Amino acid sequence: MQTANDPKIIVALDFPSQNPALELVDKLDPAKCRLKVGKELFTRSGPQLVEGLQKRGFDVFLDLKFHDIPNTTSAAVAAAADLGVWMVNVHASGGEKMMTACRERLEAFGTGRPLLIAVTVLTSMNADDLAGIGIIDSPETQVSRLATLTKNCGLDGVVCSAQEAPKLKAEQGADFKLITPGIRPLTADKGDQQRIMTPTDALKAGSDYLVIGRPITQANDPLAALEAIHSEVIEL
Ligand SMILES: O=c1ccn([C@@H]2O[C@H](COP(=O)(O)O)[C@@H](O)[C@H]2O)c(=O)[nH]1
Repeated sequence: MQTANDPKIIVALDFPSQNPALELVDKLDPAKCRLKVGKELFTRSGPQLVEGLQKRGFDVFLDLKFHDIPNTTSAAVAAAADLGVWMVNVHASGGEKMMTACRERLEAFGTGRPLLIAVTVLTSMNADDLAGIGIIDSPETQVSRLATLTKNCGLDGVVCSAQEAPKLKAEQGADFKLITPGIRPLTADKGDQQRIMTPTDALKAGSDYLVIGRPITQANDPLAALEAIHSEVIEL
């Protein structure tokens, strides 16, 4: 399922409908980036759009962050596997039984199965936000705890911020994949993201894949914004 050259940039297609999404996608090169379809676009345009992106040669990360009981969530990741996506995710806070059920369900798909990863602590959250939901640990500690649980359940990696990447690589090993949103080139708006890092620093910190949305999709020239990031990180 991985393309040979393993592009590190995943463009988050956070568009309200498929037309503006495809307008951008049709200018992109699958050798330089992968694509992420999230809740808004999938709710509007669904599996057909995902199939259309894959027909254009792109690997698709289906970012629906499933969080439900084991039976429901494992059926949902199997549906994602049927769709042929490259990567799918669940929330690690769904717990051990839920993540294990998802991993076991995907085993039936053999080597062609999607990568299964788990969201730790959303990159929009800081320590105060965690305190607001009753977690008194720092984001870094909570991310480490959920990453250990995720690895013990046999998943392929986690969504975290690049700020936690050095600690997670040391704790979980090089093969455990770190997918990092909250990527912001120096001149980009932070928006609602709290735990951010530049593309270059994120890769140096140990991120395996950079999820980048608004710094590309909301740029005056999205293609130029992507090219600038791509040429920055291709050197590493
Ligand atoms: O912790 C998380 C998990 C997922 N995301 C998603 O990544 C992109 C980031 O978009 P930007 O516009 O670059 O902020 C977006 O689709 C989120 O749903 C995340 O940001 N943090």
